[in-house]
Amino acid sequence: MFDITVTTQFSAAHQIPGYPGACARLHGHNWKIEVTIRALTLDHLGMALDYHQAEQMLFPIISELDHTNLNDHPFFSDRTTTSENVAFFIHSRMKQALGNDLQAKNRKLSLMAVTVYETDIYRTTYRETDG
Ligand SMILES: Nc1nc2c(c(=O)[nH]1)N=C([C@H](O)[C@H](O)COP(=O)(O)OP(=O)(O)OP(=O)(O)O)CN2
Ligand SMILES: [Zn+2]
Repeated sequence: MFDITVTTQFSAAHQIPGYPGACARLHGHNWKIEVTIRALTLDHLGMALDYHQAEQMLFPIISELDHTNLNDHPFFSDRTTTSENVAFFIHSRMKQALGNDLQAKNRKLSLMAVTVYETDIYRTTYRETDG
């Protein structure tokens, strides 16, 4: 099997109400995102999935968050904007995007993991399987 990973980033503000420290106040990050997709076979070009196709699926999801205050996004109306919940959001949307893509469906591509770097040294990975 083959795992491909695309990396992107967005800039956004957030705050974590109730956090016992500075993160409770509005502040911003350049959030770095890694999305890993697994293919069991290669296509006729020898690709698990064209990186560009993966980027195209990811682009609208990231655009929705870029240059916003994450706390204003409806997904986070009942969740905090931690790296964990941001990873969960991107995973949910990316899973939907793969599910709606005929080629991805036919080729049984699966979303393995979404990693969110809140800073260079802090990151969270969300995955549905323990593989
Ligand atoms: N498990 C988690 N822990 C923390 C999260 C999180 O999402 N998941 N988030 C925060 C804060 O949002 C915070 O922004 C994290 O970064 P920060 O402490 O600001 O990092 P810095 O390196 O910039 O810290 P400085 O000491 O201010 O330089 C906290 N924990
Ligand atoms: Zn933060």
